[in-house]
Amino acid sequence: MNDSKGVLIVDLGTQYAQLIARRVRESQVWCEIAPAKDALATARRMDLAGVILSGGPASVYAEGAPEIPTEVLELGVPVLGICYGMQWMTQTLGGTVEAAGKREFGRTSMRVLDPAGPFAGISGHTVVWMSHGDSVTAMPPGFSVLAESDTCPFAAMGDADRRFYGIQFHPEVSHSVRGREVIENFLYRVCGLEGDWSPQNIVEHQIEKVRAQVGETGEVVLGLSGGVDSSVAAMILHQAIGDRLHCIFVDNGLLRKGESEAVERLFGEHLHMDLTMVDASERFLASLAGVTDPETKRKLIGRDFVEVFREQARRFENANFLAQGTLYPDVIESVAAHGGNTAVIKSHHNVGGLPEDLEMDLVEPLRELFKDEVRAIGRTLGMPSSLVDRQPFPGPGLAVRILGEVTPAQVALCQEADAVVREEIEAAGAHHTLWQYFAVLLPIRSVGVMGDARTYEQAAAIRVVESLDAMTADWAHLDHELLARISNRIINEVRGINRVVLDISSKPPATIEWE
Ligand SMILES: Nc1ncnc2c1ncn2[C@@H]1O[C@H](COP(=O)(O)OP(=O)(O)OP(=O)(O)O)[C@@H](O)[C@H]1O
Ligand SMILES: O=c1[nH]c(=O)c2[nH+]cn([C@@H]3O[C@H](COP(=O)(O)O)[C@@H](O)[C@H]3O)c2[nH]1
Ligand SMILES: NC(=O)CC[C@H](N)C(=O)O
Ligand SMILES: [Mg+2]
Repeated sequence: MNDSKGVLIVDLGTQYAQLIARRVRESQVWCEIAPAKDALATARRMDLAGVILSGGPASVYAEGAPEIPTEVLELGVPVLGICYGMQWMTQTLGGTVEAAGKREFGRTSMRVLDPAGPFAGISGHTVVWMSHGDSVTAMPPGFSVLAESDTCPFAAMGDADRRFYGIQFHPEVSHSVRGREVIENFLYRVCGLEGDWSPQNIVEHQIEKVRAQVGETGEVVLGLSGGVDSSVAAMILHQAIGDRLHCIFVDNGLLRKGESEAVERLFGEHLHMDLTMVDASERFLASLAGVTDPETKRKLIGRDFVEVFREQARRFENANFLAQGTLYPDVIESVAAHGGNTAVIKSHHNVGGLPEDLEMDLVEPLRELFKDEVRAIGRTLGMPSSLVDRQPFPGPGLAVRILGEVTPAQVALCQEADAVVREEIEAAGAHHTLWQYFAVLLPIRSVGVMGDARTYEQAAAIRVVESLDAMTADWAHLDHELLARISNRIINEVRGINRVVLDISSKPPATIEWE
């Protein structure tokens, strides 16, 4: 088990549990997340230095509101309650919580009255982000007020003796200007943590977890795409179980131009482990014949991937495990497909697209992490920039960038247009600040004139975005000369496309991929 001191985050149904965890990790402190029912067991297993109670959609006084075992207040460690967490502490310790006359959502100016505990070094007015309809109307005995806002007399409160703190705002969102300091103060000053947790620790912790899950003799089949996530996952697994790891690269016929060769080369140079290249392009393209609905495409691709992995697993005696480079954002967007409460945006092939009867246990060492954290781990493991800084490429590949039916001819068109986008952007050195840059093939045709002859061909869209973690994204304002070169080259070189358009939509409300 992990022997680092850390904090427990109790998830009370918030959208932000992972964001809180991420802020804690950014402060170089180890943490685990548990739902209320598992909070005590997790706390007792950890070398616990503090507890953070998250926000949540329920009202503490309503029937069926999440109940936290009151023992978490008797563990002898500091407790920070955020929003619902604060309200629960208030009610449990003898204060009162009521539906407020005025609800508060979004930016709020808060006044720090007492720069104690989590507010050390913060005074006067500061902008915080609020999202609540209930408020504390009387603090429990022993607490004093630390901050107030116009509509919220107890925006923050604390009991320094017991080291209990409650805050009504959300320090984890970036709109809370000094939120990071509030979290760091809690971790460093109140809990007395050092901030010595690092990507190297994450690797060590995951290696132990993999060993515990897979056992002494289990073998693992890992889907390796050549992307950052699966490559980092492969390195962690290889360190954990050595040659009981079998990497499988699937050519699903939906890859970018030259991708198979590039992956084989990269792999040979940098990752020295067992790799099998499987050409399954006919199977995937046959499944997709006649299919135009985006979610159906994704589900078929998820199923075909798993069939290939299962077939490959049969080559080994003990391969009951399937490893993938799944990240936290993949999970959030597909989660309702797995019974969560949030909406399904799209079924990522590796999460929502998995068949129900998987017949293998999943090994996903990066499932709680965001991309930039995975990149940091990759660097720590000595991966070259050519691998770590690659733009993400989705497993369903060009199938979600070819609107309408996916045929070999459409794949070829999309590949050619995409290759031009990549070449020109990389030649201009513009890719360093971009999250993704690619071409989308549209199913519409329009009229053009080429060499005095009429053309009636398809259109391609250029999609170029900036993002930190793919949860939100802005379209990139590329240099017009660069755009002109891309457009000219696609129209001149790719026969079948006579028009190029630029996608100027942000996420939300659009998504990065078109399907
Ligand atoms: N062509 C493929 N062959 C085998 N496994 C794949 C393939 N494409 C995707 N996968 C599996 O699906 C997972 C999710 O794909 P995803 O594209 O999110 O990650 P990645 O390819 O590893 O990294 P990146 O985001 O940089 O592209 C991968 O980590 C990998 O396990
Ligand atoms: O491995 C993956 N399997 C998928 O099914 C999938 N769908 C989208 N993506 C990638 O996820 C990020 C967010 O994409 P969207 O804004 O289109 O939802 C972007 O980086 C997308 O490229 C996927 N990756
Ligand atoms: N974001 C929250 O934790 C909200 C808590 C509670 N439901 C309220 O509206 O006050
Ligand atoms: Mg990928």
